[in-house]
Amino acid sequence: MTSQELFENIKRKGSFLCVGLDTDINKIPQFLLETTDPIFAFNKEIIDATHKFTVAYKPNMAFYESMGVSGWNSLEKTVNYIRYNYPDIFIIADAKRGDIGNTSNMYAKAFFDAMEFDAVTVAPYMGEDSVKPFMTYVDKWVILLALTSNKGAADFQYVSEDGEKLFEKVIKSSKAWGNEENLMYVVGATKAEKLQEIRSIIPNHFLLVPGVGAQGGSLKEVAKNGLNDKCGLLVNSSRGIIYASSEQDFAQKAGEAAKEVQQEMAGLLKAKGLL
Ligand SMILES: O=c1ccn([C@@H]2O[C@H](COP(=O)(O)O)[C@@H](O)[C@H]2O)c(=O)[nH]1
Repeated sequence: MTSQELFENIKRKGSFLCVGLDTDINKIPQFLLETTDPIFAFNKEIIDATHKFTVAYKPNMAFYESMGVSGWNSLEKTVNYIRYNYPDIFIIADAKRGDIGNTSNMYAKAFFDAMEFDAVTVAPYMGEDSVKPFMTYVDKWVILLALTSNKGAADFQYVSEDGEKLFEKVIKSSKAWGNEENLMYVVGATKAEKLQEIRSIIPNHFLLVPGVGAQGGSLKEVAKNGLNDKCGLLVNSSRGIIYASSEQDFAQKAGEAAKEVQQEMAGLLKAKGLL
């Protein structure tokens, strides 16, 4: 998917929401445990209830890998279900991969060939040759960790050398590795005050912004500091949407939670003149 196609979907749906499919067997409604594949059964209901309000889904690999082979099967079925039924939706593998070149090649194959993800999150720590293999695929995206939403982001990402913080160095160096059609960045919603500074370095790149909802980041602040003239944001919420209820009505409540976020987003897009 190109950035223009993503922007068209954002305008059509009045939404820059990414629903995080962080599906935890211990949190899904009990009655689903009687089905043959509870993780997929949950995801399918959530996807059917939220697809109108979202432009992206982001399964986090940890939740699937923790289940072993059955987790990978549920993940593959989920990705195929979205692809087949809602082909305009952008699918992100939140995997935070990156290794020496020939190993990154294999990670890229796993997410872009064996499974049909549109994007994969990658850690920048091992440098250019660990990231480049993910960029050899047409219409596929790397989403590089820049400034993460967690408290521990302060341990390294704010460390400063010659007046430049590590996350700034990561963005400034890596933007030359790709372009606005194959490279996005992760910036936590809990760090919304840094978005203006980040926009001064990368005005046009899309940003994946996790941390609203359960982590308490403000959508309004993210939009104020991060929206550009093609939106340029995918704001993720996982627990705040998929666990809106643990009862029979879980999918309906997830749909309502997604709709509430979408309506706020539509207002923010309108205020920016994008709708
Ligand atoms: O900086 C980061 C990078 C990734 N994440 C991931 O996003 C979701 C957030 O889930 P919520 O339930 O909405 O808090 C989750 O998969 C994280 O691993 C992040 O939070 N921060």
